[in-house]
Amino acid sequence: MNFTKMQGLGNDFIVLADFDALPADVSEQAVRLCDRHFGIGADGLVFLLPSSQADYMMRIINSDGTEPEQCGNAIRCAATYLYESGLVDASVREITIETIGAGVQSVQLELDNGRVDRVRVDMGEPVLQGLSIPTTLDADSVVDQPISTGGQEFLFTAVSMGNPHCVIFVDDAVSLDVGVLGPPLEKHPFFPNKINVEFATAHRRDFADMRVWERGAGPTLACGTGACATLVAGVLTGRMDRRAIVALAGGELMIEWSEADNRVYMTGPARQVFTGTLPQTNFILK
Ligand SMILES: N[C@@H](CCC[C@H](N)C(=O)O)C(=O)O
Repeated sequence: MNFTKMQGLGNDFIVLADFDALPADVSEQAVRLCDRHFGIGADGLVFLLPSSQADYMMRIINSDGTEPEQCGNAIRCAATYLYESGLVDASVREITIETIGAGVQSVQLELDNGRVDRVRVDMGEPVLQGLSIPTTLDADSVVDQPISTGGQEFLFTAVSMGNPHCVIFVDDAVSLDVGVLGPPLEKHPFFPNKINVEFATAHRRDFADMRVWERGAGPTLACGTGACATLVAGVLTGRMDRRAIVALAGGELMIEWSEADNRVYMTGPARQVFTGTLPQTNFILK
C-alpha cells in the first residue's frame, strides 16, 4: 500500500489514491495511521476517489476518525499530489475536486519550474451559522454573539465553509493558549455536531493573525477553511477588507471574499513531504 505524506502550511495529511471507495474500517485506520508515535503521523487521512462530477473526489478523515465535510489545506495538497504524481496531464492548470461539504471545487495550479508553487481554490460561498450549522441557538445568523467558557466571555461569529467554524476576535491570538480554550468551545452545547474554533487578531484591515483548535484534530499549524471563515467574520464584523492575508502558525494564506460572486478564494502552498509503503500487516483496510 503506497502513501504520500503532504503538508499545507504544516497541516499534514496522508494521501491515498488507490481506492475506489472509502474502506469500511476507515475511522479506526485513520486513528492508527495519523498517530504521531505509533503511525505515520498526520492531522488527517485523505482519499482521492473517482467522481462522476469532477476530476476526482476528496474524502478526508480527521485524526480522531471522524469525517469532516471539507478541508482547505487538504484540497491544495490533493491538487498538488494529482499534478506532481502525473495523475493529471502535465498541461493541466485547473483541476476539479468534489467534496461532500462544498460540492465541486475548482482548483488552479501556479507552477514554478514544473513544480506546483501555489494553489488557488474556489472555496464556494460562505453560509452564516444558523442556516447550516446544527446549533441550539435561536438564530438564523450569528455575528459577534456572546459565548462563555471557563469563566471567560467572548464574542463569536459562526461561519460555514462546508464545515463549521466559530471565529473569535481577541487582542492577541498568537499568545493565547488554544489548548486550554479550544476543547470546551469545540464541544460547547451551542454546537451539537462540534465546531472548529479560530482565535484571530486583525492587525490591519488586510492582515490578521489566526490560531486554531480543530474539531477532530486539535491544535493544528493551519486551517484553510478556518482562514476563509476568519476573513468572512472579519468583514461581517467590520474589522477587515474582503481581501487579506491570514497568518497562521505554519505560514500565510491569501483569502479573498469576492463581492462579484460571493465566493471565497484561498491561495497558498502545498508540498510533498515523503512517500512510503505500508506493510500489509500494518494496514488492514477492508
Ligand atoms: N484543516 C482543515 C479542516 C479539517 C476539517 C476540520 N477538522 C473539521 O472537522 O471540520 C482545513 O484546512 O480546512
